[in-house]
Amino acid sequence: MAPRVLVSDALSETAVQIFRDRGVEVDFQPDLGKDKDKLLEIIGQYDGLAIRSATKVTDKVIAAATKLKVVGRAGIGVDNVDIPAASKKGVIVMNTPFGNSITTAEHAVALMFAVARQLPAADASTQAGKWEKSRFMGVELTGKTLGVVGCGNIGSIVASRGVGLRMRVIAFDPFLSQERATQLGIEKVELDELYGRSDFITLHTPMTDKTRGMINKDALAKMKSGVRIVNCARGGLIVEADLAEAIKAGTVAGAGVDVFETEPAKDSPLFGLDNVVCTPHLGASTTEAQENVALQVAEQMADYLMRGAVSNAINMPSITAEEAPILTPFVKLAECLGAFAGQVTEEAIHSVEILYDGLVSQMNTKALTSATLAGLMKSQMADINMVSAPIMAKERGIQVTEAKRDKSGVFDSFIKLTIVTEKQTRTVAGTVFSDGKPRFIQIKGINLDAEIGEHMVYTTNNDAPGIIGLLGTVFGKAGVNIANFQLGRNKRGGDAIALLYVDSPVPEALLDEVRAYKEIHRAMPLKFDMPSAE
Ligand SMILES: NC(=O)C1=CN([C@@H]2O[C@H](COP(=O)(O)OP(=O)(O)OC[C@H]3O[C@@H](n4cnc5c(N)ncnc54)[C@H](O)[C@@H]3O)[C@@H](O)[C@H]2O)C=CC1
Ligand SMILES: O=C(O)C(=O)COP(=O)(O)O
Repeated sequence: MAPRVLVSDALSETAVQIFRDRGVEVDFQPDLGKDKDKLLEIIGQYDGLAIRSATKVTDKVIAAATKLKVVGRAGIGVDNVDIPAASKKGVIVMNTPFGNSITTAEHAVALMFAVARQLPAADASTQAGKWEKSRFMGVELTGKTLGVVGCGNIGSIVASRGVGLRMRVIAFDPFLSQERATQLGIEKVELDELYGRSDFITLHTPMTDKTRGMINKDALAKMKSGVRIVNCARGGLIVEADLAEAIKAGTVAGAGVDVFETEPAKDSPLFGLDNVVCTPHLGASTTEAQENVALQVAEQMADYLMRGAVSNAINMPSITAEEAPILTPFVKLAECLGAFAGQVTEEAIHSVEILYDGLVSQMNTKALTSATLAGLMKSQMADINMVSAPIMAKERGIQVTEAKRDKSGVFDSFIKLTIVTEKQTRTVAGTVFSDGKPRFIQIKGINLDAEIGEHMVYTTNNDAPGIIGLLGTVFGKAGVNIANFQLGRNKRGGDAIALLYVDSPVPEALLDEVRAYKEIHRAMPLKFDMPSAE
């Protein structure tokens, strides 16, 4: 059945066409994002949700979205999506990080001009027949200092436009390198210096816990008197009441505000103040930007839903459409290796090392590591997935390392997982054969070649005669069919293991019978997320 996508905000219809062309069923309801209850009611029917900023993807929406696999943001900011809730549920959240950046930067520049020359007020007055030429005295931008807070994609474009306007551009961004600043022809400064020197300040940081309310009373007090502030990023960066006070006091000469603490903004302390220019979150609203983001988000979402390719995801490593078919069997292998280790390990895991040997080391190991961790923690957390696993591992203090090596043995590729707990170090390795099926090739350092099935039994025992007979008899008596039986040992008479791939779940009583045999140390059932045996 074709996957179904709901478009719940006003995306360009280009997106609808692309979804259809790619075989995705699409439901275009551009005003639905504003109706929270309706969204909750119907979201359970969809595999994908395409949004802009009006739809709020809350934890409630995620909880109701029983089929949802992907949220696509046709734009940049994803602060309207509860990412932790989505990640926990395995919902990928993707955005279009560049499609509207030029347009938004241009809007910031437009607001800067509008504030410098009081264009909206002058327009209203002129159209009212007042001709108040002396009321609208402006300021020049040339030679003024422009302070850019957040010099990423949009901030850099604004900075370069500022340089083009012959402004002196300074920027604060913890991740801005000196080389990049030099390349842009701007000066990298600390935040307080930026506040103290700028005639115009323009905000371009994302909305995070660190940036929320950053332009407050204290920050405003550090600014040069007569500063003009532009915000085309997120309303929450500014404490509107504090900015309104500063404008009323005359210490801030004007503000260009595209985004608000609460949107849609029906009211704001900034409304009605002299030389405050407001727009209703229009930063990304040009024909060009909307075409770009709609096209890109629809392609990305369709690629994921139809081919398993992941790009521009906030909570998942990228997987290209080309690599998806090659990677998929290794993702399954990685998950099975993790699941094996997770099921046989009873103590808390301290660290995990994943060694990628041969061809697999050139694949997307980030995705494979996520799959390994998901498999590893599945026995304790049923709803863990590739998206949430790295976060959960971090939360539990599990140290994860990846190692890569050129082909070192007979296999073109293998993955070896090492788990360190308080009591022991455990290893398991596996590969994928040309049939695309994952196999265990080494457990506890003992070589074997075991196909992986949904139901398996793992035993550790002394290498002694009679084990095969015992297992065969006990399983046969209980009517549990053995599809595949693999044995291995480290040396004659030493430690041995057996892995049985069986056609049905194994009753505990049967395992007790096996455990009663003195040469058997351990017998445990294992379950893998594999198709049932035919
Ligand atoms: N008004 C509108 O319609 C639009 C608004 N936006 C907003 O613009 C924001 C920026 O977009 P991009 O430039 O594409 O993002 P970006 O990720 O390329 O750049 C953000 C920059 O902010 C920096 N940063 C983070 N925390 C900071 C802090 N505490 N102080 C200073 N810098 C900090 C980062 O290092 C990064 O370089 C988005 O997060 C979005 O909220 C984006 C598009 C349209
Ligand atoms: O891309 C962004 O971050 C924006 O803020 C654009 O918002 P919009 O899609 O116009 O609702």
